[in-house]
Amino acid sequence: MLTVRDLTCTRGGAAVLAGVGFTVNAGEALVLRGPNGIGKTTLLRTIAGLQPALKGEVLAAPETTAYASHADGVKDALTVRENLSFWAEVHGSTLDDAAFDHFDIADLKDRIAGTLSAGQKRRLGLARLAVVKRPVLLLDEPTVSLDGFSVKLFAKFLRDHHLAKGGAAVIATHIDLGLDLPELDLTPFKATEADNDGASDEAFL
Ligand SMILES: Nc1ncnc2c1ncn2[C@@H]1O[C@H](COP(=O)(O)OP(=O)(O)OP(=O)(O)O)[C@@H](O)[C@H]1O
Repeated sequence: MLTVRDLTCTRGGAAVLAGVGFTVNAGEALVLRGPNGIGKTTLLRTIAGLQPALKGEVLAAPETTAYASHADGVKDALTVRENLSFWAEVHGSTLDDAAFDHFDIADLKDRIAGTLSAGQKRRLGLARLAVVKRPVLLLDEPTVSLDGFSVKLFAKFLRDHHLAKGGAAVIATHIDLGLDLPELDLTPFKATEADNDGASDEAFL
């Protein structure tokens, strides 16, 4: 579903990671590991097509990926329901009750999102994944602000409602999701000066 080949990605005009390659098939998820600053966010953004790669290629069918950053992307002035309706409309999808149930936000449907706690907001942000229904999820620290119960909700959604239905995922996370997923340590792919050949300034700061 997603193949990354010999990818060099840049941040602030300098190569950060070089030679990254992996394949994720239907029903599989890969966890990206590595210390702060190694380039997990940069890699996910590059795979998502939000910034160009310096070298290498990303192979995925058009319109199959959904990228979720560690920011929630929640519109504070809208209710919880309106937030998810908005995303459903943008992606030409439908909003069904399951999206609320997966992340235990059914009781919060009519709350103004700006009044939610950090963890509730995070769950609303994650519920977008159930709404956009893209087969390949690219998730950057999806469990930030979540308590243990909510981490389990997310893990259950991922395993039972995404991977089990033939979806795939690449996840940057520092925590154990309890799903026994394969991991890719990015440390050996740290770029050197030599990988900067052809790098230039770009807009992502
Ligand atoms: N505007 C910038 N100019 C130059 N370097 C930058 C800029 N923004 C980020 N970087 C550097 O790019 C590298 C990769 O950052 P990135 O956010 O991708 O790492 P990460 O692995 O996701 O980190 P974390 O685990 O802390 O979230 C870091 O060393 C960071 O300091």
